[in-house]
Amino acid sequence: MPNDDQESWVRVKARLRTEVGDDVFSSWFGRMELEGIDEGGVRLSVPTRFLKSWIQSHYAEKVLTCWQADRSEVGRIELIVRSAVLKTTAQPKPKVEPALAMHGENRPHNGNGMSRPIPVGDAAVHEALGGSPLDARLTFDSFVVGRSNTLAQAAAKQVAAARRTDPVMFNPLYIHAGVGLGKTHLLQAITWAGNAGGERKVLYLTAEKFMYGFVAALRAQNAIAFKEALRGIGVLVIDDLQFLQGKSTQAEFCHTLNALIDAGRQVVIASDRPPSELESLDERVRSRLAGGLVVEMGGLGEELRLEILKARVQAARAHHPTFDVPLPVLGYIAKTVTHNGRDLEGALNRLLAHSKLTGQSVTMEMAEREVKDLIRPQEPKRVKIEDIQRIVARQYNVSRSDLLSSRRTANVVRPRQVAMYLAKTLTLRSLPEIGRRFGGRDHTTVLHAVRKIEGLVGNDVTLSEEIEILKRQLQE
Ligand SMILES: Nc1ncnc2c1ncn2[C@@H]1O[C@H](COP(=O)(O)OP(=O)(O)OP(=O)(O)O)[C@@H](O)[C@H]1O
Repeated sequence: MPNDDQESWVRVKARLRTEVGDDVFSSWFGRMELEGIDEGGVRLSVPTRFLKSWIQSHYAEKVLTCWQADRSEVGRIELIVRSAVLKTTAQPKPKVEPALAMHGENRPHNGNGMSRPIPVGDAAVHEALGGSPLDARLTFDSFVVGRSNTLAQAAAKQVAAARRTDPVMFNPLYIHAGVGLGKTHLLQAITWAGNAGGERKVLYLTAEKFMYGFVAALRAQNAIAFKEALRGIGVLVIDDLQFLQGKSTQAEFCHTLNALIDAGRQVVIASDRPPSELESLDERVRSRLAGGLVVEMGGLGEELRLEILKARVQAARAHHPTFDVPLPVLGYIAKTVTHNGRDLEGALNRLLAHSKLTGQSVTMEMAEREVKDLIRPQEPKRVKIEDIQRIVARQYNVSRSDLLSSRRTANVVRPRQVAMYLAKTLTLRSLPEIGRRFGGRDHTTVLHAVRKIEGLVGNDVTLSEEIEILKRQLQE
């Protein structure tokens, strides 16, 4: 894709973020990608149908005007759902299905992963409880374990293997990680394995499906049946919790969570952030979520990326026996395509497509050409408010609880203001959220602190150096 287009996209996203605010932006537009621009039309993609219809009905005009502000010739926006399987940009979609299937066995896509029908009559409720579609490739067998995900995988396996009579060891199991680092893979693996065991009904729902299901059930005036049926399941697996929106849905989620946990049923949740950072959720829900086992999966290191690539080539050969990727090429991809598992998959899909379409063997030269645009600069590290508090406290020799306390002595006030300032400048958190995370302070207090430090750094060399050092520590 031309650089100009990418640059426009960066500006359009920034404009959208300013217009709708950080929270709305990250909920609805965070996973939107530019697919291409031609003849006055812009093609954008999102990962799910739900996102597509939500954006179309709520933000179509806004997206268009943001584009037009950057490029007046843009006359229309086309929004598509991108395929999770074959995500090649600017490539004709080759007929090489199934792309990179990871298993020789050809398990069908099962719409709900459950063997028995749900005993609820209403179609909306039934659909709501039908679970989100499962990808037959996302199993424990195909999940490669490395340093960053050992604990999450072990916990997931334990949950999947537990029998109905076993005591629930950690509830909920809450897995968080950045985009494309294997959360969905692990959650679907639990669902496949748990349902194969047959003892407990495992229901996998995206948060979007939960919202959609609940709203649909409400419309069908069958919310009670929905709740009852949902509470009747053994393991509830909810993916992408950060997308849970709306007060009534959250209240329902909270009830469901409490009901399931209190009844000794297992709940498994994945999100792109820890419970404490799910700002739109009620404090009680967040603490309930944090009360189980919270596991973070880190980035995929180079070694793990190489192992994933090897496993995928191996799996692809079940369907495409002549497909081979020399080890140095795999090493090159593992080294350069660092972003996430989805990009690794994309890289191999391109090589597969290319070699199938042209009949050529995969070479380093082909790989360099095909994966060029997947080599992205490393994203800056995501800074957490807890880390800011910890590092500032250490720097100024006070305790973290001092920073959160109501003490107003000078040795605590300045570090607290610095920490709030850093929270505002290094994270996307809103002023009220920062206030809440600093001992329940009002957003005007945070604003005052931010302005105070902003005013001082221009004149106070020592303070500005201290802040630079803190920033470096937090971002390295
Ligand atoms: N440890 C792993 N072993 C094998 N494949 C992996 C692993 N981690 C990630 N992947 C692959 O990377 C791709 C992206 O993973 P997945 O969809 O699970 O990410 P995610 O964390 O749910 O992302 P998102 O935040 O966008 O929902 C998938 O194809 C998945 O199979």
